[in-house]
Amino acid sequence: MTASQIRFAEYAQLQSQVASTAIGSTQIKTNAIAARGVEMVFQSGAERFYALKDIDLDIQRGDIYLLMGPSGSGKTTLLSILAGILTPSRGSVHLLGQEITRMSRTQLSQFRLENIGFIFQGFNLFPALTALENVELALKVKGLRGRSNRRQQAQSLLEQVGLQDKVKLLPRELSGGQQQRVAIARALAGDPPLIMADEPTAALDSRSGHAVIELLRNLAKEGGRTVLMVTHDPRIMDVADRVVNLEDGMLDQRYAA
Ligand SMILES: Nc1ncnc2c1ncn2[C@@H]1O[C@H](COP(=O)(O)OP(=O)(O)OP(=O)(O)O)[C@@H](O)[C@H]1O
Repeated sequence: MTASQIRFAEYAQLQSQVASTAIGSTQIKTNAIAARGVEMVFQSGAERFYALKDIDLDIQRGDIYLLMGPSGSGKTTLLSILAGILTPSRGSVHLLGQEITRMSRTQLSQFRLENIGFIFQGFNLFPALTALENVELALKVKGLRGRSNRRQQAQSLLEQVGLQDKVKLLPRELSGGQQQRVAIARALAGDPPLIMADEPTAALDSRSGHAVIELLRNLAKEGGRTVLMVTHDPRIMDVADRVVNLEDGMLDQRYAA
């Protein structure tokens, strides 16, 4: 190779590095969720346990992503880091183009309140409050002013999840699937662009599990929201845009069928 050919090869390599860095940073800015080099180490005495190792993840806006993998593979730890509930030992997380791993606690909790709706396996509803009051309370926490305004919005959210006839019932008077719908309506309070769910169908029978999956799919597709779910439920794979598999704290990414 001549000196000028070597210089050209070096130049071409440099150009491609610059281009890939530019693509990487564009993705970080435009994606709903972007994680780079995320590592989570739990220390117990002299022992260090790597729960997550060098995780890179890009989740596009409007998509349904599933986080699957065996028990203990790190799913809840990763979801908690992506939701800003846990701080990673290393690496960065951007949500909606903003780096949450650089935010103060106060900034982070405000960001979470405005942008993320959470859905849990055990529904986490207040047992003494009706379906309507549970959703109203979430709207109050999110800062929506005016009691009648909150009532109206809660009513409309419960309509969106098909529970317009059940608004006055207490959680114990609702089926598991209906309770999970109330929890979804509550997660939608304030119209957050991101929905994060930990095993949303685990406590449900097959029929109500399916109805909840359909609802989550419609929320993502019609509402333009991004949904990230931890699940063991293979039925959800049918509606996912992408399945992300964790194995011993490492990612194996593949597209859903
Ligand atoms: N606070 C902690 N301190 C020490 N180890 C922890 C802590 N939290 C999680 N771990 C460990 O990290 C690993 C991943 O846990 P995680 O709960 O993320 O797994 P998971 O894939 O969600 O499991 P499951 O499907 O059973 O809920 C496990 O080995 C767990 O014991």
